[in-house]
Amino acid sequence: MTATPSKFIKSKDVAVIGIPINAGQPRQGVEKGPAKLIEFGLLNQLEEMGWKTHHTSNEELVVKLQPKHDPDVLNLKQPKWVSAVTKTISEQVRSSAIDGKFVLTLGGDHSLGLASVSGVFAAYPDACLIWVDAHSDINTPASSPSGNIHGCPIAFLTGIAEDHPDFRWVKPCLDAQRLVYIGLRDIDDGEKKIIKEKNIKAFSMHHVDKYGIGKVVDIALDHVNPDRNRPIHLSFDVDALDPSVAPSTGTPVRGGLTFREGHYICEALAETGLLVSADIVEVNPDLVDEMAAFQTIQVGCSLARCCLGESLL
Ligand SMILES: NC(=[NH2+])NCCC[C@H](N)C(=O)O
Ligand SMILES: [Mn+2]
Ligand SMILES: [Mn+2]
Repeated sequence: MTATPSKFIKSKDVAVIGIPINAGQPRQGVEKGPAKLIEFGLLNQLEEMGWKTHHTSNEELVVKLQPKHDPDVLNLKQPKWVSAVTKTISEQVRSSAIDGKFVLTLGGDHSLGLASVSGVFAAYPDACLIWVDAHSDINTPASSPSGNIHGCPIAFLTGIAEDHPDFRWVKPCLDAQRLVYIGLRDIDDGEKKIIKEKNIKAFSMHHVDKYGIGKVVDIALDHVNPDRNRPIHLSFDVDALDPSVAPSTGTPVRGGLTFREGHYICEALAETGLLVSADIVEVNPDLVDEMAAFQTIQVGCSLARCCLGESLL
């Protein structure tokens, strides 16, 4: 039996919250990610590690919350649907976290970071955020070249985004100095400007090559969590991994993290005893082919297990 990954988590109870949303980006299929991870056996795997699982699929909820009419507002696509889903589920995340459960959210596109991060920070205001991704997802409504909200959650969570009528519920809960990126390699010009201006700590793949993943995680933690006393939320976009490792994802970018580098991040964060929650997002089982989908789902499950303490001695 493995240890609990966090001194903030009293018992080995994990809330597994599916967020089957695709409205933050244009490709169908990503809404099937959570169900596929569960179908593959994720809950049983966690139970075998000694965790009591509390699963919410949210499948009916997400469908029910789709508005009849959802036109672009200030450049953003499907803002009402994304807003309604993330606002509602943010409350589920908050109450599970306050309950002392580890919160594992499964995606779904990365707009769901609005739900997970705002929910976790409502429960743990002094938390920090480790965002593992090929992308920085910090576009504002004005800077976004695509209008896809999965490229924007960090801008809302840090309060950098321009006022947007559908996202006024998102409190600027995240201090830019409590955020660190790992795995970046495809950043829009507007995002680069924001990252520079706000002095946000970012480790691109260049830094992973230069220092090695062990050192990168150490320096990242020294920055956001110098005294190793803050709760940690990990948001893991599977496109941070190389497409040869996680091919079934909507915005793959060459030159990503290896299988071990990705798992090392999860293991090292679990090892701190400070990890309270994690997202595994952007698993799209409809992309490429069946083998690719199987491989990506398998990786998603093993990343989740590592967050919950698998491979800690
Ligand atoms: N979560 C993701 N995969 N995000 C990709 C974002 C791509 C691009 N930067 C955009 O804003 O449209
Ligand atoms: Mn992302
Ligand atoms: Mn990404």
